[in-house]
Amino acid sequence: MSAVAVGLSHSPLIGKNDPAPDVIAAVDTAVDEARAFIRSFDPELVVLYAPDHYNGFFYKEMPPFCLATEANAVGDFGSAAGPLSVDTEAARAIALGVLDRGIDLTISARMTVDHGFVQPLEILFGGIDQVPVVPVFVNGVATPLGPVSRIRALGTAIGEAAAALDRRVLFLGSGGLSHDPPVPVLEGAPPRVADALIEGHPPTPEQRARGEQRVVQAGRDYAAGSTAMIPINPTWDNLVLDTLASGRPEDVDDWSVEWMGAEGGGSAHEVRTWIAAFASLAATGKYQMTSRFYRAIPEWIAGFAVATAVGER
Ligand SMILES: O=C(O)/C=C/c1cccc(O)c1O
Ligand SMILES: [Fe+2]
Repeated sequence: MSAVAVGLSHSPLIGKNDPAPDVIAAVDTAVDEARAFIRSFDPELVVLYAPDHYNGFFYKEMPPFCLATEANAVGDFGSAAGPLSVDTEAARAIALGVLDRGIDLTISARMTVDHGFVQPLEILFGGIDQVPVVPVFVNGVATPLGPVSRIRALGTAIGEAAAALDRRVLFLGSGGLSHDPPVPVLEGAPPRVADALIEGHPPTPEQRARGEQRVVQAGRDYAAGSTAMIPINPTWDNLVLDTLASGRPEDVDDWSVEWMGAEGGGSAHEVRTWIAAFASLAATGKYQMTSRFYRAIPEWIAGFAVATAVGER
């Protein structure tokens, strides 16, 4: 088996509320590098770790993580809708391997996913049906959140289980880094919002459009400096990247949930997807980070990063 890892921030505001052209050009160059890295590796399987934003997972049942044997995208923020090309056989084999390693994995036979899964597939592969994928939801938004050490353990178990498949595997993490978008919070929510977060009634097209416009406007306000949202934290973001670059993802095990939120904002826990991806790669042997790009981009409400890593052979 050979393995690589890629981390890529996502934002539904890309293309809707863009920063200055030189920032876009720098992001494009970094993403082009990641695409070329992936093309030359030519993965036979992508294990995709991503969060959800109350489109697929609700408080009626909110697992800390969940592996899909089939998945459908809702098409939020103009992202693609429809089935992902899930490799069901590989997904089942990895799930069994993870359970055998003592991790209490939740399985979904029909996971609903949103831009968190779709955007990296569109950006890096040109669509949601271009490459065999095993989708793994990692909760990065819905409190209470468990210890990050468990996400590292999940990533390790998935890496070990994927190694047994004897294929070229890309571990891909989607999200982060520091950011504090206006994602609703159950605690203290008015009854109508709380009910939606618990039950997950599908929004009407008008309701979805209104919600998405609210996020776009939040990005505009954030970039203009007129907002109560927690600022992007480049120092913390670079600490996250330094830790993953060190080759010792286990160093995250003593990071507390509270500290991560205070440093990186309400959605900073999306970095759990990166931690899982790099822990998976580490489980296959020593690795090296081969490229790393970072920029604070308030227009996208994102400490935006792209990084690639290869296992040492
Ligand atoms: O409102 C949502 O569904 C998500 C918004 C968002 C904004 C910026 C960065 C992200 O990672 C997001 O998910
Ligand atoms: Fe997100």
